[in-house]
Amino acid sequence: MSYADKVFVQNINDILEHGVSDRDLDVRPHWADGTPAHTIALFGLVNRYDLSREFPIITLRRTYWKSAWDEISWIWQKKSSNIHDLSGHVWDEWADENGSIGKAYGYQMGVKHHYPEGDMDQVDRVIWCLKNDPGSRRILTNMYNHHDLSEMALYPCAYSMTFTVIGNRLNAVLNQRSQDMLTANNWNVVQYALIVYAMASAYGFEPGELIHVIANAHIYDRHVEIVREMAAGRQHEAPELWVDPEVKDFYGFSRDSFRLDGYEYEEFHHEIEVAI
Ligand SMILES: Nc1nc(=O)c2c([nH]1)NC[C@@H]1CN(c3ccc(C(=O)N[C@@H](CCC(=O)O)C(=O)O)cc3)CN21
Ligand SMILES: O=c1ccn([C@H]2C[C@H](O)[C@@H](COP(=O)(O)O)O2)c(=O)[nH]1
Repeated sequence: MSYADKVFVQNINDILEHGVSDRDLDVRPHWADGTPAHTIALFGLVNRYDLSREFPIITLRRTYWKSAWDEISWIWQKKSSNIHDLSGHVWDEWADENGSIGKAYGYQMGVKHHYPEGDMDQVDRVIWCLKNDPGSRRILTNMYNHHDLSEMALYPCAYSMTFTVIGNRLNAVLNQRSQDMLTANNWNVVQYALIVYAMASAYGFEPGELIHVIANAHIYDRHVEIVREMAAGRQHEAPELWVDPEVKDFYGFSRDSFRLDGYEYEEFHHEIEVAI
């Protein structure tokens, strides 16, 4: 059975059992009809996925991994913060009349910084280090730039990725301040796992572990019954991930550079309402 399912079920059960409701607080997020979107939240989930064993995708419902790749490609490859550069519609609610989500996500990844070796943005710097200084303990990205927060439509949630090569394994820690468990938990895990697989394949490493640290892991009130149902559902084996071995440059990966063989999942009959 898929390891990601086990982790997801354990996380959901933990939150439902030990989490705390914010019903007595004034909360920012709301539903499309204007009702406040309250949550049950738990502090400090730490999930460890060994990417050399299997691809961490859930089967309790379908994770739209190609759309998830498109979003992460928008941030890490296109370095755009305009929804006109994104094929899906998951960010439409947060964009202004020009399609911009402000100085968030992709914008931060595209800002260049000075180094002795020249000016580079955050992604280029990761690539430069993996190629030239893989033993470095300074390989990380960070989109949570306080200086620009006031100009972001939404503050970055999965905001930092630390890479570390040990032996020939490329490992990473994903730091996330806030996680909507139903909408985006596995979506985010799949995105950052694909980043590790892509970087590893392009620059000659074996995929190692992905550690996902979540400060505030929450289930929105209108999602509680849905996740309960999912957690009780049937689990399938994890599919096999294929990564195109010909791609030797991170920017050369597209959604077609990856294939999932044998992805089976439970039917899902709910419309997911996303709190705004
Ligand atoms: N409350 C909230 N939760 C989030 O997860 C979230 C935000 N807000 N705001 C910014 C982005 C937008 N995110 C989203 C929004 C919608 C889907 C979504 O509709 N997912 C569908 C499939 C979409 C597709 O096929 O492209 C799903 O079934 O998972 C996913 C991520 C993640 N982020
Ligand atoms: O990649 C993402 C982006 C967003 N989220 C969720 C986490 C929260 O439910 C909302 C953001 O609201 P805040 O009040 O700013 O925390 O979006 C996610 O899980 N993953």
